[in-house]
Amino acid sequence: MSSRLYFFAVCFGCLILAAIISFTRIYAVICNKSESILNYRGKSLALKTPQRHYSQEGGSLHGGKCHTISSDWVQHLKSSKELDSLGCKQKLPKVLIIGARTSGTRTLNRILGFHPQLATAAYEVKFFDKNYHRGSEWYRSQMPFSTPDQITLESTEGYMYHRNASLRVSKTLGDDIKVIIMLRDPVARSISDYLLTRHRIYDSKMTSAHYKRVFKESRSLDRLLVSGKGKHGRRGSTKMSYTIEDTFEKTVLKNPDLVSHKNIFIADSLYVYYLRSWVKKFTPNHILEVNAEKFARKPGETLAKVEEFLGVRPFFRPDYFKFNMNTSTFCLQKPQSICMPRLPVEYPVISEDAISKLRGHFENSCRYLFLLLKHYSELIGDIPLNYHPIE
Ligand SMILES: Nc1ncnc2c1ncn2[C@@H]1O[C@H](COP(=O)(O)OS(=O)(=O)O)[C@@H](OP(=O)(O)O)[C@H]1O
Repeated sequence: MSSRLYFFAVCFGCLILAAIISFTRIYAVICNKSESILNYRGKSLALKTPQRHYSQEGGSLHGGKCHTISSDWVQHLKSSKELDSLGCKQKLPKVLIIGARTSGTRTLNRILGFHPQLATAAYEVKFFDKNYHRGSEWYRSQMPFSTPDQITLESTEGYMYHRNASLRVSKTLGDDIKVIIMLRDPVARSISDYLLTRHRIYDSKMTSAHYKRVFKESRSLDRLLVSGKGKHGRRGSTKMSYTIEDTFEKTVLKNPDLVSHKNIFIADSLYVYYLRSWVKKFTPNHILEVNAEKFARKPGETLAKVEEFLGVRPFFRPDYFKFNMNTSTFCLQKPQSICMPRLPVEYPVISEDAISKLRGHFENSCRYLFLLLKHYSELIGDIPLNYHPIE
């Protein structure tokens, strides 16, 4: 009798144990804790590192975005019935990407458009530099439709350079706005900007003179710029040089020893002059500076940093990005396989001599930039001679 009782007691104990184990497993699956259980059992070190709990693919909290994105990056708005049921509306942005030019702002903006909690404008609206006179209702009408839980983001690389943009942003959007600045090695940026502009001149159907005029007009808005006498922040654009020669060296070096500091490709890399007004206007926790080279090499890490800054759930896992040998860039694999098109620009070899002259030219502005942004250390002293971010 007592052995029977003992047998039942053991069976009962086993049943309770099995129930506890399966409950824990179900809990683990539902709450995404399976990693922690494995770590606990194996006493893995991984338990000590913070876990990123990624949000579900696609859709917002309320289940869906207001548009879909096709492989050519075009946003297709859903039917008005769907828009109504999702509560889609056009809202003013709460996040701006303001520059710098040719630093990957277009790519970052488009990738962020896949985050379930973000809605990004499909093109540069240029409101705070070019279209301010049109008013904030016009600006709102240019914004993407978004669900109530989504944050709207707009990206225009010219904002950073405009002398009144920071003031206009705080007036229109309030001081709670979050600002993302992408900064690239200034020499690399100047070269890239020159090559893209030259390519567009050769590629466009416009005559060279016509294109140069369009190019000049697009850059010579009321910008902060460096004057010839070394006093910074003077108003106007008459002193800028928009010369584009057939080589980069001829364009930016007045003679073999002198950098043409008023040349637009050089001036647009003097970040510190333009960022002063932004740093004065917005507190550090409202400004995120993104290292463009790091973004090009490890987009997953940059996206994690941006998600944290914006306070949205982690979505872009490192394996969402895959290096593409044809474009020499990272393309998105998930939630959609899509790649940023690159202009077929050939990268000529730039003489080491010209590069080291430019490094010398940018050294001071990098140092001041460091003081301004405190932790912007990557560009100082150890800029690789190789200007291309991918190579
Ligand atoms: N993933 C990915 N896909 C495509 N391009 C990438 C990517 N990551 C970074 N980059 C770099 O972005 C540089 C162009 O920057 P922007 O898009 O801001 O400039 S622009 O709109 O073309 O003027 C462009 O600079 P260049 O390499 O000089 O052409 C790219 O290197």
